[in-house]
Amino acid sequence: MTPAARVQAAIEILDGIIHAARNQGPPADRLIAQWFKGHRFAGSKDKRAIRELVYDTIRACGPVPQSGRAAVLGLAEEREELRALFTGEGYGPMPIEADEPVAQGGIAPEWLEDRLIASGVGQEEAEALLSRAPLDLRVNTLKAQRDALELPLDAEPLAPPHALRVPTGTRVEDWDAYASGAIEVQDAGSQTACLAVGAQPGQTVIDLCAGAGGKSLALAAAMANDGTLLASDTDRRRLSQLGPRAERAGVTVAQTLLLDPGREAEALAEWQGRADHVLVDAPCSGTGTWRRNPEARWRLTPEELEKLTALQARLLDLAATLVKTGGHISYVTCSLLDEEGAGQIDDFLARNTGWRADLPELPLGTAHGQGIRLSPAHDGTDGFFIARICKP
Ligand SMILES: C[S@@+](CC[C@H](N)C(=O)[O-])C[C@H]1O[C@@H](n2cnc3c(N)ncnc32)[C@H](O)[C@@H]1O
Repeated sequence: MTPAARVQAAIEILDGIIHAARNQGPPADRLIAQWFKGHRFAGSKDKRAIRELVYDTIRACGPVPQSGRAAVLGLAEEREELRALFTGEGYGPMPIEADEPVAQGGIAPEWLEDRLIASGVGQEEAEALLSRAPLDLRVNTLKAQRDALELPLDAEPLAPPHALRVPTGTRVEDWDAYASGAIEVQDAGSQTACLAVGAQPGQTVIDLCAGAGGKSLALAAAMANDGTLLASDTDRRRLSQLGPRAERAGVTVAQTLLLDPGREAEALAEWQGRADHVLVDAPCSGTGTWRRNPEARWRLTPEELEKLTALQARLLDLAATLVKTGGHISYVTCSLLDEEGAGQIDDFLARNTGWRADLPELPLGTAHGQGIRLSPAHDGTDGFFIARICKP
């Protein structure tokens, strides 16, 4: 494909991504893959270039752009060489007309930028949210030790004790260490959130929003497969991934429980007052993961955020019923918005007298409210809020 044809391809794909963002359609990655499937003439170099251009464009546009063409023209404001490809030749985009719409730059839609600023996220932090994510691994201590692990390349040890960083794009899934379950792909921030739980062998631990079990596997390793670990979630598809993952990782301690949204307490009735630790890795806006899903900024609405914060408060209250006296809730969101993080903990402590914040020392992060904030600029991780609170 000519460079101009690649630009036209990116424009078409972006049209689909913009439409999907407005209508809760499929994620960008899936739409890109679909386009490649329908355009077999695109070679591997074309695909790489098109994908990169699509993501660079998404990152460059703060609010949802008017169209794919407007979005690329927005990026072209900074890249003169892109503008030069709008000639209409070589299957490229038509020449630029005077007064054509050009997408606006910035970090996010204005309302969301305002919320980030109100949450103490400065310009440097906000820009880092739109950088490229690294690839982090967790050494599974049920199978290996970080110092003794042999990998096909030199991985960088990070501050969390089992974390390693490898170049983005490394095909770790092809490694023996991956097949044998000695390593898992897990952001160093997620690993730090698991450390905050402080799970020990022999304890009863509930991972209330376990998803596909990324954190459950780390908790099982911290427990040395000894004790009781319940992984629950309302999403059947995600939760069903835990079984095969646990098998590969040699995790034998985890059991799963599918919850019915709105009726979680009924399913969890027999777990009331039993847990040493409940991890609430709450559903959230994901503002801390924009490095991986930059188009998520275009999908979030104030109404959706309000629904999420109400659900987070409800899940914290549910978790409180599951914890035994002296036990802990660890509350985690991959968001830098205070209404989903520090504000939730302040509100919980205000409505539950006697509970107190009790966060262990963590290898990364800075104090924020009654918890810890991790951020791409400060910690090189996804953005997280982590708090641990103790039941009187
Ligand atoms: C941040 S994700 C969890 C990620 C997971 N812990 C991991 O480490 O991979 C939040 C999860 O909350 C789940 N969820 C949403 N509503 C829920 C509810 N009412 N009760 C329990 N889980 C819920 C979602 O299905 C989603 O899997």
